[in-house]
Amino acid sequence: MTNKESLLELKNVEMVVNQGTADERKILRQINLEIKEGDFICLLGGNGAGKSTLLNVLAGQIKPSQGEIFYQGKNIVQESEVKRSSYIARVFQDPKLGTAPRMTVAENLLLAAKRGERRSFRLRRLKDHEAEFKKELAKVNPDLPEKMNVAVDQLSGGQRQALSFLMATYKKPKLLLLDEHTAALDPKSSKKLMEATNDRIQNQHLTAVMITHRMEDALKYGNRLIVLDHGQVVKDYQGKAKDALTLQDLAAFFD
Ligand SMILES: Nc1ncnc2c1ncn2[C@@H]1O[C@H](COP(=O)(O)OP(=O)(O)OP(=O)(O)O)[C@@H](O)[C@H]1O
Repeated sequence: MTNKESLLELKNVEMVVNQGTADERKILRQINLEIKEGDFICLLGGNGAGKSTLLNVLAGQIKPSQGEIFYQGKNIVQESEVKRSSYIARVFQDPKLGTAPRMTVAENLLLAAKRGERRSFRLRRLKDHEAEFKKELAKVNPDLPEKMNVAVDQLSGGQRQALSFLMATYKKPKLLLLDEHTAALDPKSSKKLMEATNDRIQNQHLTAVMITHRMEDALKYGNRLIVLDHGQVVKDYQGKAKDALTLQDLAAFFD
């Protein structure tokens, strides 16, 4: 195996809520984690283990109470969520987040394609992108290419979530955060999106952290599986150790 470059490093990250009150609680404890370029990490843990909080800390949505976060060696712990959004993309569980409902599929994609560019976009440029958009849409959901001119609020949950995913990855982010992005979909749509997700992560060589409650998905996808419990990383399986895991091994964490 080649030595992969370190992309993001968390050092002694802790998160305390309701500090100084009777309700004070530590919801992240001593998180020391190195995410390497090309890692596809499945993050598993029971309800309230701290998975979403960890993603919020990575995205800059919340600042940790303690600890440091290094991105390519630079300490970004004070960097805003907006600034981090130029290199960290996120897809949420709720299909309503991540897309503009009144705009068409193509207009939404144009926003994603122009993300980070200073010049304001003009809609007539849509034509220049049509062929490319169709091709990319087909990769994440076979129904989407023919819905280019349909408003996003007319799409099914599965179609909308596939679009959110495509938008998040359109301009290859350095880090992709998936917050149970298939959990709100029916089993068939969920499976289809999970397969499309894996294909895109592999083909684009993305670095990703995916929260999932589906143990089967955590076993099947990714090169690394991290188990969080009471705000702590209790397991970090990589490579062959991950490949050797079984459902029984994982179920033991949720007894
Ligand atoms: N701002 C906050 N104030 C108080 N408690 C919080 C806050 N944010 C999160 N918590 C608590 O911290 C714990 C961890 O929450 P978090 O949402 O990160 O867990 P999770 O692993 O993502 O859970 P789930 O699988 O249920 O989504 C939970 O008990 C939650 O209630």
